[in-house]
Amino acid sequence: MLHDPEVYADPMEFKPERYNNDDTEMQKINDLVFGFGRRACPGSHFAFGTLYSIVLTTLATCDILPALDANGKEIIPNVKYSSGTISFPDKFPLRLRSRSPKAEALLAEVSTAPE
Ligand code: HEM
Repeated sequence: MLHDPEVYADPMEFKPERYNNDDTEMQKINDLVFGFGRRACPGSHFAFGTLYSIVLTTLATCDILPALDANGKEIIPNVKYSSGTISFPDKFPLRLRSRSPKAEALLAEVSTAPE
């Protein structure tokens, strides 16, 4: 349904700005992607909250950079998407670099299991 241009404009384009100022686009995602009616996904709030935390933690603490080849040159990925019920980008290499010593300490803290 999210690939139907009548429901969702330019469905195959990566356009994060579509959510900038328009709550209706976000509402559409919530209404469609988790199903609706009696069988709607009961895990939607858990899934949404978890993804939100993961994405925000990553963006707040890390720079996401292209991987380097053997000569130290950046490998710019040629992004391709799989087709099917769930579509996602093909695997590509990347580098995550913490933004500061403080961010690095924070990441070490959250990635260490409590004793
Ligand atoms: C991004 C993550 C998720 C997506 C996109 C998603 C999407 C969906 C969709 C489309 C359905 C079918 C709704 C329908 O039949 O109309 C569904 C059902 C269901 N989901 Fe999820 N889901 C996600 C995560 C989760 C999580 C984390 C849980 C549990 C913790 C969960 C538990 C369920 C259950 C139990 C059903 C069956 C509901 C029923 O048939 O009564 N889902 N989900």
